[in-house]
Amino acid sequence: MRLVGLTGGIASGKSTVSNLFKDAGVPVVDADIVARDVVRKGTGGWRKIIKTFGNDILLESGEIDRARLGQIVFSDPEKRRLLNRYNLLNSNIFCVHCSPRVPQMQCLPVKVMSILSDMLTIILLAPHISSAIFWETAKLWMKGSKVIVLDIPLLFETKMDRWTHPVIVVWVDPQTQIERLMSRDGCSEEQAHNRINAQLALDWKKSEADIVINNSGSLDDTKEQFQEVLRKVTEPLTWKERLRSRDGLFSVVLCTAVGVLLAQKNFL
Ligand SMILES: CC(C)(COP(=O)(O)OP(=O)(O)OC[C@H]1O[C@@H](n2cnc3c(N)ncnc32)[C@H](O)[C@@H]1OP(=O)(O)O)[C@@H](O)C(=O)NCCC(=O)NCCS
Ligand SMILES: Nc1ncnc2c1ncn2[C@@H]1O[C@H](COP(=O)(O)OP(=O)(O)O)[C@@H](O)[C@H]1O
Repeated sequence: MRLVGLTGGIASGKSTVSNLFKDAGVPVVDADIVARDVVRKGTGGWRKIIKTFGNDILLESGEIDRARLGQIVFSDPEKRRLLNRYNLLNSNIFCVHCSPRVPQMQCLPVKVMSILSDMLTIILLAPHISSAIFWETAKLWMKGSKVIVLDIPLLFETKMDRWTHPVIVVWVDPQTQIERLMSRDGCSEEQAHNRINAQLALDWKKSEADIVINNSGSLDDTKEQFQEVLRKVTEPLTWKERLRSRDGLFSVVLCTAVGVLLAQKNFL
């Protein structure tokens, strides 16, 4: 099985590209949808958000007021850290001496804090977003999907890029990103900047990518780049990837069983 990471910045065009994958018949696990599910009324994530942000964060229906929560967490880094502790998608702890948007891991205390934070992530995130992503992926694996795209906005921030290869970054120039974000979400320029600054720098993500799609131009331009990306992503699986696929694993189990039976027969 090949797990392809698809990421980028907010409004850089991830959903646009993930729709192209879906149209091409490649299954996609969408972290935004998963993240919505894990805070539905009555879920563990919902209870934790209320515990942290209070009942004021609820709509009359009892569901989380996402717009309100978004306003709070995207304008206040401390509140965002609280949210991210609960969904634990952002296991980064930034060195106070470094710019917050530069990956830390530069000094020992920060490294130690990061490892502790990762351990916390494993404990608390398990019932929430990452486990939901895991189950969605497992369901597709059981159906026999050989290539699965994980569309995760915070792929690098959460260090989930460790599990995916190749990593595709959908990049867009800063001005176009602001304009598209404002036009899509109907937000002010300040709000748009706040949301963009809540994530690692898109240029840094681009430098870490295996494949970059430049979505600064027209949709047709992106579709043209996508054809080449699709060809790469659907190339025949390597041996390791084959072994990780459902059919590969079944073949190994079958061969082992036959081998054991034959060995027993010869021995007797
Ligand atoms: C804060 C929140 C309630 C706002 O809800 P909303 O206004 O409906 O916004 P959305 O959920 O559509 O998120 C908008 C974008 O914000 C970004 N975003 C979401 N949570 C973020 C976070 N904790 N830190 C930084 N950026 C975040 C994402 O890039 C997201 O997606 P996009 O790039 O596909 O556009 C909601 O984003 C949330 O619950 N976030 C926590 C879960 C999470 O971390 N999701 C990201 C999945 S990896
Ligand atoms: N190449 C493009 N040309 C024009 N508009 C685009 C292009 N790509 C995306 N958009 C628009 O920009 C906005 C952000 O794209 P989207 O795919 O939702 O980004 P993301 O999923 O990364 O947040 C959407 O309104 C989308 O329709």
